[in-house]
Amino acid sequence: GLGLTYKKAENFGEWYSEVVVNGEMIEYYDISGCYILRPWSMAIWETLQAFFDPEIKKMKIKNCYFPVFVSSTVLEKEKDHIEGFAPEVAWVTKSGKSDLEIPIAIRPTSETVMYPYYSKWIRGHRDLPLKLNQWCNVVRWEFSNPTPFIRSREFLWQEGHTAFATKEEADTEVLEILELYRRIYEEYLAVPVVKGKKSELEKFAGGLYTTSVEAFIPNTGRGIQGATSHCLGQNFAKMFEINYENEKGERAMVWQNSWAYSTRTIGVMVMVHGDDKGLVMPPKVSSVQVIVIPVPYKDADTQGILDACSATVNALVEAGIRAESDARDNYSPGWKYSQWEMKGVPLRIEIGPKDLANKQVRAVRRDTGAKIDIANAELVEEIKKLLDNIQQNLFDVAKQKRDECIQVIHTWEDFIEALNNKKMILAPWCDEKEVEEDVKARTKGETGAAKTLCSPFDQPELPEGTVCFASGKPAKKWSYWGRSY
Ligand SMILES: O=C1CCCN[C@@H]1CCCn1cnc2ccccc2c1=O
Repeated sequence: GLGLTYKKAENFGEWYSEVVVNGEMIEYYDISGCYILRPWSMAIWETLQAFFDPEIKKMKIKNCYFPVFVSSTVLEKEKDHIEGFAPEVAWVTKSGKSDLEIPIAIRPTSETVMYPYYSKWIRGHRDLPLKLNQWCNVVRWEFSNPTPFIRSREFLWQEGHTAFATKEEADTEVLEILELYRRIYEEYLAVPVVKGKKSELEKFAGGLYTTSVEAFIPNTGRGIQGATSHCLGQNFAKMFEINYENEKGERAMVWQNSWAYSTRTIGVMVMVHGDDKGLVMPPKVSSVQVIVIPVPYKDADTQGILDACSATVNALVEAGIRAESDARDNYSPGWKYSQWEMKGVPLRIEIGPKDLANKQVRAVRRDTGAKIDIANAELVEEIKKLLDNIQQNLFDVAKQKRDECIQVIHTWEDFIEALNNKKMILAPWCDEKEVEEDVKARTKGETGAAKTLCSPFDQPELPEGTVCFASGKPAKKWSYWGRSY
């Protein structure tokens, strides 16, 4: 029958796998680490794309499409940084029965695919800035525990790759894109995130610096990187000889950025808002915002009830609300309530004989379970208000829960205690790489080592003389630490 067998607070991993399947977002596939995205989750991806794509177009970024295959010569060009990732690269070695002379890699990311052509296309200062993005899939043959949306061997993302004449232009764009990522999480997925800078150890090794939006999953006490926006400096320009004649006639290298968000966004939303009845969808990203269900009573005017349902759906759809009716005659209303609660539809409208007689409908909120009677005359206005209220409430509740997980500490003992209490730890740090490596080593355990999540742009006061929680050296900055995905 319906209903989840696992509880979110008791078996989070099993609960999550069950809820994405029962909510009809995911179908498991016969290749480990690969998942089928069903319409219920694909619609979310499309809604986020419908927000992000016009926004980057306003920034004069153009979409393109590069091949999924990378030649090994080009892929291995990034010697230093690729070595860390090499085990994750998937290779095509045969076509039919015959071996390929040179194996071909499937893109795990597209720097090495795109940048030889950036070198070819960028000759003079008039060719700058070059700003391209592509919506595509990437493949990373990871071995650590695969999780739908969160860690899969193939995923969908957008990857932006831009080149500028000056560092200032690059720095500015890094933060403009990061703000779009914050909006994706906070305004669409109703998930609070922290904007910050990655440490030298956690940043993209091929770049100059990495900024990110960091989310937190209270149930597991783990941070999760929501999206990244890197400034690559001139590292890739040097590697791929992306230089040009500047306005003074000198040879100059370009300054580059790269930035991405992926289908991981959907998994974070499920983890944060889902409950023991199933998915809880923020109205802005739910393909069905209101489900209208007829509640006939014996043979009391069933046709009248069905007509009222259609009229209700039509009025809402005309007002731009994504409403549908569930008039299936082979399921009881109760069964339908459970099914649509499992899919996380924000609002349910019930119409029974009493509602018909009183010219009203009964709305039920998925987030709080509250029941609200609405006169037909006020229907559209009240439903719009309810949907806005649900969107805001989901964010407020998630932010309150996340804030309760934040713990400020100053000593190693307090750090360990907070870590064991599944906290998102804010600590003064000397910002030395070896110290972060040492913290990782000292906290290694079956539930994973602690690492820096980011150093928030919004820095609390750091009084003179404050020392690093891990090394005792003078603290240089506040940083969030925790276990992470
Ligand atoms: O984040 C982004 C934003 C979008 C463009 N790429 C950058 C950096 C990707 C880092 N990365 C991540 N996994 C990899 C896996 C295999 C080979 C290379 C890589 C690799 O370079």
